[in-house]
Amino acid sequence: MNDVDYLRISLIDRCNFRCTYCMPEGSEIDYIHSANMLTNRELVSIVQEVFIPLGFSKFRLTGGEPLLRKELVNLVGAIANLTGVQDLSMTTNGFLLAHLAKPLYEAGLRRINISLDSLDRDVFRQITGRNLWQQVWDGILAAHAVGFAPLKLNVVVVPEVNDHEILNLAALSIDRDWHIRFIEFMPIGNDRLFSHKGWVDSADLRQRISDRYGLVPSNCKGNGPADVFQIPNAQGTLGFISQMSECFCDRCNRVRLSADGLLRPCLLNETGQIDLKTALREGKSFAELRMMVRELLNLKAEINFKERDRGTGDQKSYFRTMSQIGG
Ligand SMILES: Nc1nc2c(ncn2[C@@H]2O[C@H](COP(=O)(O)OP(=O)(O)OP(=O)(O)O)[C@@H](O)[C@H]2O)c(=O)[nH]1
Ligand SMILES: C[S@@+](CC[C@H](N)C(=O)[O-])C[C@H]1O[C@@H](n2cnc3c(N)ncnc32)[C@H](O)[C@@H]1O
Ligand code: SF4
Ligand code: SF4
Repeated sequence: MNDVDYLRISLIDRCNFRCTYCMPEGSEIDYIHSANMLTNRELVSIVQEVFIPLGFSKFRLTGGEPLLRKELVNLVGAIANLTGVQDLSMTTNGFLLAHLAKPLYEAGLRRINISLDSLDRDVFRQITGRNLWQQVWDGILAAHAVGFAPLKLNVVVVPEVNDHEILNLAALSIDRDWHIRFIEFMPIGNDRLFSHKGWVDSADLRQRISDRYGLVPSNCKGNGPADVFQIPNAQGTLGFISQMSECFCDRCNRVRLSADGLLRPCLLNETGQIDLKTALREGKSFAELRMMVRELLNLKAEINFKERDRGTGDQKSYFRTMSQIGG
């Protein structure tokens, strides 16, 4: 089994955007009641006393929109300062980043992935439900200016919505040291949009980019599922996250903790999920919590391969949306 040393932590299930592929306008979501959210203190102690002793060293903060979390900068500082945290990163929509980039960097965050599905303001508004392209772009520039590196931009490619923009998005990597990543649209959150069009295979995107600019494998590998390439002589890289056309479960190194303390073994399956918050609040010791997590990790490889679920139809075996899980 792969070493599992990467925890994705959803800090909040709410979001200020309404991306059509994630949390479309009007979608009804049972938000977590604030009393059921892990507090900052609980979260830091779970990271320190449960995950670090079990060998976890990489932590990503996500959401919903993580920049909406109360006391975020303090929380980031507390996690960044824990002995054993080697890599602390965040995935965000970038809207509030222009002001928060500097304090987050000063608190110890070093890596940030920002979602940017389009360079066209109208398409951006169509996808996110918000007319805020400029604010997100300013957030990206602020993150670059304060020194976040590598700076990664995430593009979910939705057929006939933004796939005509991939060459322009890929070209951002030519004279900037940015990592542009193209993500195959997953059928979580909006079955209707998905059943209509499906996803675009990464292999097709690579061909289109290669025909225009050339494309070579990159030496620069990430921690995650992206296959990394480069336009020859470009400063940055191009990553392809292909969870629909390929299966990268054999190299899966991660589990996911929700804002209400549920630990799930797989993005696409919640079999075996455990409730760390309730266990903690019922007075279980950290040693008992570690035991619970260890048992889940022992099951994980089976779940990865045998029960990975595509998420459509009545047979799906998970019930939370991407915004609730954190991607
Ligand atoms: N199926 C699947 N998708 C994943 C997994 N990890 C990340 N993704 C998807 O990849 C996209 C980008 O994820 P990010 O939050 O930027 O994280 P990452 O690519 O792991 O980040 P790095 O640590 O920088 O490599 C999101 O749409 C995620 O849902 C995974 O383990 N399985
Ligand atoms: C759920 S979001 C949470 C963090 C933050 N709000 C953001 O958008 O970056 C994490 C990642 O999941 C991606 N994502 C959301 N829904 C998706 C879907 N249906 N298919 C593929 N990726 C998706 C987003 O684009 C983002 O890169
Ligand atoms: S992808 Fe991120 S920004 Fe878009 S709705 Fe989901 S959580 Fe919000
Ligand atoms: S689908 Fe599940 S097991 Fe496969 S890589 Fe993603 S999180 Fe890991």
